[in-house]
Amino acid sequence: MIKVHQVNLFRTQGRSQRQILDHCDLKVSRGERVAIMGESGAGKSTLLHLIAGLERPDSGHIEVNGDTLEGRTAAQLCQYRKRIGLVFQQFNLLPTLTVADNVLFQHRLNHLNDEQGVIDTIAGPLGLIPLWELYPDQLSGGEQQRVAIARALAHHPKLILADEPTGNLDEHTGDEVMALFAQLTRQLGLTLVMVTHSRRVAATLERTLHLREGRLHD
Ligand SMILES: Nc1ncnc2c1ncn2[C@@H]1O[C@H](COP(=O)(O)OP(=O)(O)OP(=O)(O)O)[C@@H](O)[C@H]1O
Repeated sequence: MIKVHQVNLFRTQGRSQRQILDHCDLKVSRGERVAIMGESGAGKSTLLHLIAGLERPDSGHIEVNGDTLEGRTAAQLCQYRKRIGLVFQQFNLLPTLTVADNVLFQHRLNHLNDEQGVIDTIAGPLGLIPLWELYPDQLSGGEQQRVAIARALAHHPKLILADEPTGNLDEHTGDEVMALFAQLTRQLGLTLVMVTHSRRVAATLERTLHLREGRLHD
């Protein structure tokens, strides 16, 4: 499902250049759920951004579902991203839309027509039905995170890339929601790459990798 091969990425910080990813390799099979752990600043979010086609590596090869990402135009990458589910550190909910409209936004953009299915298989298990007509500013951080997760799943992507929010959630709430999310991806048979700081959440997935000095280690 995912092949990252010998990927290098450098970043300019002040006057110096830092190598964030150093001949980084990753293989994830279809239906497999993988946790990525590592110290703050190790490059975990950067790796997810590369797989999502939001950034390009300096060298190396990234392939998702048989398609290579290099050489694609911005428009092609945008099309590619419509087929995956992204949960990033900022929830980016649309403040003028209800929970229902936020969750179903991607689903409608993709011209899908199974809103009841989304409610039954995604919104229900994530506990969103009582919140369905509320607006994001009426929700707690954990509730907003659950809405962001439902939105990422609602267009039925086969691959989910998730970067655990670290900022505005307390650790317990963050872990609870991510554990629920991990469980839901298993029920739906999805491929998941999740950045997490929580060993407890990571232990619920099939494999944990550690990003250290630009490479992934078991
Ligand atoms: N736009 C940028 N310009 C320059 N350096 C950046 C930029 N974005 C991130 N970095 C640097 O790249 C490195 C990797 O960042 P990244 O966000 O991928 O780390 P992370 O492992 O996800 O960290 P955290 O766990 O704190 O979210 C860090 O040293 C960071 O300072």
